[in-house]
Amino acid sequence: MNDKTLRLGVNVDHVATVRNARGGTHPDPVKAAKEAIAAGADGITAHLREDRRHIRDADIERLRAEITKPLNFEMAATPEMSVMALRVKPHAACIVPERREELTTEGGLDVVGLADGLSSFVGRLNDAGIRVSLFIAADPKQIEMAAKLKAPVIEIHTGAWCDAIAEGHASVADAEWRRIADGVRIASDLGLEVHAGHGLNYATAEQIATLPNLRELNIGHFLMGEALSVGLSQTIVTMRAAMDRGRVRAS
Ligand SMILES: CC(=O)[C@@H](O)[C@H](O)COP(=O)(O)O
Ligand SMILES: NCC(=O)COP(=O)(O)O
Repeated sequence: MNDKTLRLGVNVDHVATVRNARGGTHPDPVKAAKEAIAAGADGITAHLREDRRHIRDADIERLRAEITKPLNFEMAATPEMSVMALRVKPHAACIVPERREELTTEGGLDVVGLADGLSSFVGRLNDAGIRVSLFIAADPKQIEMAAKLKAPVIEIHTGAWCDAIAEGHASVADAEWRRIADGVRIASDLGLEVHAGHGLNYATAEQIATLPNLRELNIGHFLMGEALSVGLSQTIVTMRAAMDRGRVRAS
């Protein structure tokens, strides 16, 4: 891999959503993670929510023990999740905002407003050798604060852009796209490694892959939905091809 490589992180949360609908052990997010890796995923992402609506503690333990590619552990900035991260020691921890009543992660983490508490939180994870990422909006003030907090990585929340496209709001989508493109550039100039994710599909992944300073996309819900039609392996191969087309357009 060269330093311009765009990695694909596959989020397996919603395999666990289907499993939990009936209880039991099927389908298994760890099995899905292994299949995704065999098909070309560069890493696996899993979000242990406070309410354990999808991924559970045992899934994180098994992912850490059984997968052969880096685990990106998504977590809220709570004492409970800090203990879990420091015990399991994933390759990376992505700090995300969480509200129990939300359907999904609705916005970026307010690292400006939460800076005081986040400083020591990020420091403890950094000291443990875990690569910390902050899941934030593409807002210059948030990006600058992420750099001040000494997080080596940010992940830009792409949900508002993807929603605007899906809902046919072209002018909102254009404005969100410009915000993301500017945010990736600003963050990269500050020395941050830049990732992006939330709500991405084949078309939006291809477009965002044209931003040369992006290093990783984390994609879950769309992939698992597509997998119902064509299977997970084929879905990963098609997503990888979409990202590669974007990279070619960029060069
Ligand atoms: C933080 C994030 O973007 C992902 O974790 C994704 O949201 C999948 O989990 P949820 O759908 O539960 O938010
Ligand atoms: N951090 C974003 C992620 O892991 C996947 O989000 P989604 O594709 O499930 O919306």
